[in-house]
Amino acid sequence: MSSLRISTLPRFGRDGSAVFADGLPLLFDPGYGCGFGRFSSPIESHMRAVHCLNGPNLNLLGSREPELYGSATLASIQARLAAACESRGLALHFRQSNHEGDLITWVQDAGLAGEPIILNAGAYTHTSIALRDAIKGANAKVIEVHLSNIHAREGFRHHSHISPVAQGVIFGFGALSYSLALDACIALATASES
Ligand SMILES: O=C1C[C@@](O)(C(=O)O)C[C@@H](O)[C@@H]1O
Repeated sequence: MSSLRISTLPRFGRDGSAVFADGLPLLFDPGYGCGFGRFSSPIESHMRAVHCLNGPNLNLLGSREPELYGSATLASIQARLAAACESRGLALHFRQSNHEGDLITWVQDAGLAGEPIILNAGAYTHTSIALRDAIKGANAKVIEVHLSNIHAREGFRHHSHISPVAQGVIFGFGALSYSLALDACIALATASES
C-alpha cells in the first residue's frame, strides 16, 4: 500500500527528473521527496489506513427511523468511503458491532497502530466511559461522527463521552458526515506532516 499523495504521482524521465502526467515538471524538492511543483507546501501524508467504526443499531440504517437517519444504508456509506479511500491509496477498515467490547478492541487496535478512526458509536456515545477510556488509553486519533444533529434531539443525546477525547466532531449531515470526516482525517494527517 502506497502512502497518501493528494496529487498525481510524477513519472521519472531517463535523466531522473520528475514529470507529472500533465507534463508539468517537479519544480522543487524540499529534501524529503514530497514537494510538488504546483503546490507551495509539501502535501504528502504517510497515513496508510483509515478505520470507520460503527456502533449499535447502525446495521439497521436505511430502514431505521429514516426521518432521522436518512435512507442510506451502512453498506452504501461503506461503498462511498471505500471509493474515496481507494482513489487516495488508503486502506479502509469498515466495521459495525452492536457490542461495546468489539468497539473497544477495534479502537485500541487502531489507536496503537497509529491509524485514524472515524467513529459513530451510536448510543454508546452517550453512555460509554469504557469507550472514552479506550480512545484515551490507546492515544487513538478519533473523529466522532453522527448522522443526526444530536443537539437538536432529546436531552440525553446532548452529552457525548467521546467528544472530549476526539480530535473533532461532525454531526447532522446524514451520510455526508462520514465523507466530511474522511476529508478531515486526510487534512489533519497532511497538516501534521507539513
Ligand atoms: O444510534 C444513534 C445514531 C447517532 O449516533 C447518529 O448517527 O445520529 C446518534 C445517537 O444518539 C443514536 O443513538
